[in-house]
Amino acid sequence: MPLSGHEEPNRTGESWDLGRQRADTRPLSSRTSRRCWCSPCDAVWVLDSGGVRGSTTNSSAAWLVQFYSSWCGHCIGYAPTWRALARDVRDWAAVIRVAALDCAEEQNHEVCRAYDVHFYPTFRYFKAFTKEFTTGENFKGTDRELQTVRRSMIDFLQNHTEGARPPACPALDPVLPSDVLSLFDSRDGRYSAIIFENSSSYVGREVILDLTPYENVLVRRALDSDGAFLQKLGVSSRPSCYLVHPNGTRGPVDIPKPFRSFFSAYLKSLPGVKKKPLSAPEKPGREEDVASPVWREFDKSRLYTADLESALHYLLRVELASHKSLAGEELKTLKDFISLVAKLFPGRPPVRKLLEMLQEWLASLPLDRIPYDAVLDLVNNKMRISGIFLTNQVKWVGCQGSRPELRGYPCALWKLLHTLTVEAGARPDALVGTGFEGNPQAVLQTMRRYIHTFFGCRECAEHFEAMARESLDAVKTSDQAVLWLWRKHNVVNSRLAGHLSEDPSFPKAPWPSPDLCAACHEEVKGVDTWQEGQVLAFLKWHYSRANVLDTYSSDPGGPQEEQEKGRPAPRESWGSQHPGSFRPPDAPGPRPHLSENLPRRVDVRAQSPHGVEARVEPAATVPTLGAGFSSLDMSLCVLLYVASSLFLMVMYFFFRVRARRWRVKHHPPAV
Ligand SMILES: Cc1cc2nc3c(=O)[nH]c(=O)nc-3n(C[C@H](O)[C@H](O)[C@H](O)COP(=O)(O)OP(=O)(O)OC[C@H]3O[C@@H](n4cnc5c(N)ncnc54)[C@H](O)[C@@H]3O)c2cc1C
Repeated sequence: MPLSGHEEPNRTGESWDLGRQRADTRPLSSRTSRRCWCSPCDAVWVLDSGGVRGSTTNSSAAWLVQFYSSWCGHCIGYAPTWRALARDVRDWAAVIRVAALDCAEEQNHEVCRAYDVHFYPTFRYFKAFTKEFTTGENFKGTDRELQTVRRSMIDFLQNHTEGARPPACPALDPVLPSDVLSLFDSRDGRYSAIIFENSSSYVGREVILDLTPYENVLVRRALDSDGAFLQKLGVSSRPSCYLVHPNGTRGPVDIPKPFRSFFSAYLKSLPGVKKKPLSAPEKPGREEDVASPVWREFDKSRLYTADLESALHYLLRVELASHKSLAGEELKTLKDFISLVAKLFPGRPPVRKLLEMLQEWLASLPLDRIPYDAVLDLVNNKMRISGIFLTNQVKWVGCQGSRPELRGYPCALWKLLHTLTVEAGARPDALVGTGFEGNPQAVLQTMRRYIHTFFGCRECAEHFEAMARESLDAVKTSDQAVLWLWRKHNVVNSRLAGHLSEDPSFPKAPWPSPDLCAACHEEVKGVDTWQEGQVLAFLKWHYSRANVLDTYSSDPGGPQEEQEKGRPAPRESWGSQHPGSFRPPDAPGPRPHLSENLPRRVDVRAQSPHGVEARVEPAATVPTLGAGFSSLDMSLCVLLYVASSLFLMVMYFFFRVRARRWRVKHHPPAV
C-alpha cells in the first residue's frame, strides 16, 4: 500500500511527507533527554517536554509513549525490552511509533503532570489525528513482554475508527474468500502474498505491517475457515503464505518455520521487492552527547545535607506534583508524612522551618481537598531572607551515580527514611503532640503509607508494601523499627544485585560493609554473621544529626557551586581512594573531603560521641541565629517591638486624655 501524501507539520519541527521525516535541524541535545536511560536509543523516539504534545497531536501516525523516570530501577530494567520493541517494529514507524519521555528530567516535570502520570513506567497510546489535547489511553496487557505489547499495538491500530486510521496503515482485517480470488487475478506488477491463519493469530497482521515500507508487494491475511478451499490451493498448515507472482504464477510458499520473522524475511527478499525510497527513516542510533556531570568528592561514612535536601525537593516539587489535587487518604498520608519529617528532619534550620510551616498549614486546613499548587506555593515561598528556604534543584553527593540516571532520588529517599527512624528513637519528645508518640510503629507505618501512595516507582512500592505486610506488625520498640528498615533495605539490596539499575561503582551488597563497620560482622562457623547490637549502634551513629555534613549545600549559584563546575569525575571508584570507615567506639570519624580553599565554619554543637568530628558548614551560608532566624530577622523583630511599644504608649495617653475630657464634659465638677 502506498504511503500517504499527508503532510503533517508539528511543533517539534518534524514533518512527514510521503512517510519521510524531514531533517530536524535542532541540535540533538535539545531534542533529546540528556539522561536518556535508553542510550543508545536507536529506534525509540525520545521526546522532550516540547515534543510530546506536538508529536502526538494531529499526527499521521499513532504513538505508544512510555513515561518513565530515569532513576526508577524498574524502568532501567525494562529499557532493553523497550529498545528491542522499538527495533522490532521499526518498519511500522509510518503507522505507529514507540517513544519515551523521562519524567525525572526537570524540564519534563510540568508535561508529565499535564499528562497525569503518577507512577513509572506509565504506557499511553495516542491515536492518529487527535485534535484536542488528550492524556492518551493506558496500555492494558496481561504483561509487558515484547510480544504482548506488540500485539496490543495492533489491537490499538484496529480500534481506530475507519476514517481516522493512520493513512500509512495497510488493511489489517482479513479478506473475504471472494477477494482472495480477485487477488489471484490482479495483474498490477506486484507480488500478492496472502497469509492464511486462524482468527486469533497475529502473524498475518505483523507481516503486513513489517512490509509497510516495501514496494512491489501487497500482503493481506485471510482466515482459514474454508478448509476445502485451502485444500484446493495446497495450503496444509497454518499460518501459511500463499504467493501470487507478478507474472501470474502462484502457489504456497515453502517456509521452514511458520514464524512472522520467516514470512517477513522471505517476502522482503523477493526479486524487485525493496524499500520505498521515501519510506520512514530509521531513527539515528547515535550515542547522545551527554555532558559529563560535575563530580563531588564525598565520604561514604557520612551523610550529606545536599542529598537529604535534594530528596525533599524532589519529593515535594516533583513526586507530589504528579497529583493535581490531594484529598481523602492521600491528603491524610501527606499530612502525616510531613508532620513526621517536620519534627525529625536533621537538616539545616531554613529547611526545618519550611517543613514546620508546611506542617502547620496542612494541619490547620479545614478543606477535604487541596490543589497541589497550593502546596507548591508554600514550598516555593520567597522568604529566603527570613530563613525559610528549600533548594529548588537536585544536587547529589553521597547519592551520586557513575552515570546520571543511576542512584539519585531513591538512594536519598532511603537515607531520609533511615534518618527518620533513627531520629524518632533519639528524640521521642519531638513527636509529642503529633499523635505518633508512644507508638514505635508510627514512623514506619507513616513511611509505608507514603511509599504506597506517592512513590513513583510502582513495583518498588508494591515490594515494600509486601515486606511491610509480612513483618511490620512485629516491631515493638524504636530500636526494632531502626533494625526493621535496615533489614528490609538489605533484602532489596540483595534482590537488586546484578540488576541493570545497579551502579557498577556502587555494587549492591549487604550493608554496612566490614570497612564501614567491622564490629557489625562476625564469622560464625565460617559464615559472615551480623552482630545486630553493633549494627544498631552503627545505624544510630551513621544516621544521626551529628553525622550530617553541610558540604556542597550552599545556595544555588553560590560561590561553592561555581567552584565545583568543571571538576572531573574520578576515573577510579572513589572508594578505592577514600575508604570511609566507621570507627566506634573511640576513634573519630574520617575527615570530610571538602572543596579546596573553601572557608569553613565548624559547628561545635554537632560532635560525634567519641571525637571532635563536627558538622562543617561553608562560611558562605546566610548567617543564622538558631531556630532558623537570621540576624536581619532579629533586627526587624526588635524594630517591630519598639514600634509597637511606642504605639501602645501613644494610644494609652490618647485615651487617657479623651477619657478625662469626656468626664469633664458629662460630669462637670460640682461648684
Ligand atoms: C522504599 C524503596 C523501595 C525500593 N524498591 C525497589 C525495588 O523493588 N526494585 C528496584 O529496582 N529498586 C527499588 N528501589 C530503589 C533501590 O533500592 C535503590 O535505591 C536504587 O537502586 C539506588 O541504589 P543505590 O546504589 O544508590 O543504594 P541504595 O540502596 O539506594 O542505598 C542508599 C544508601 O543507603 C545506605 N544503605 C544501603 N543499604 C542499607 C541498609 N540495609 N540499611 C541502611 N542503609 C543502607 C548506603 O549508604 C547506600 O549508599 C527502592 C527504593 C526505595 C526508597
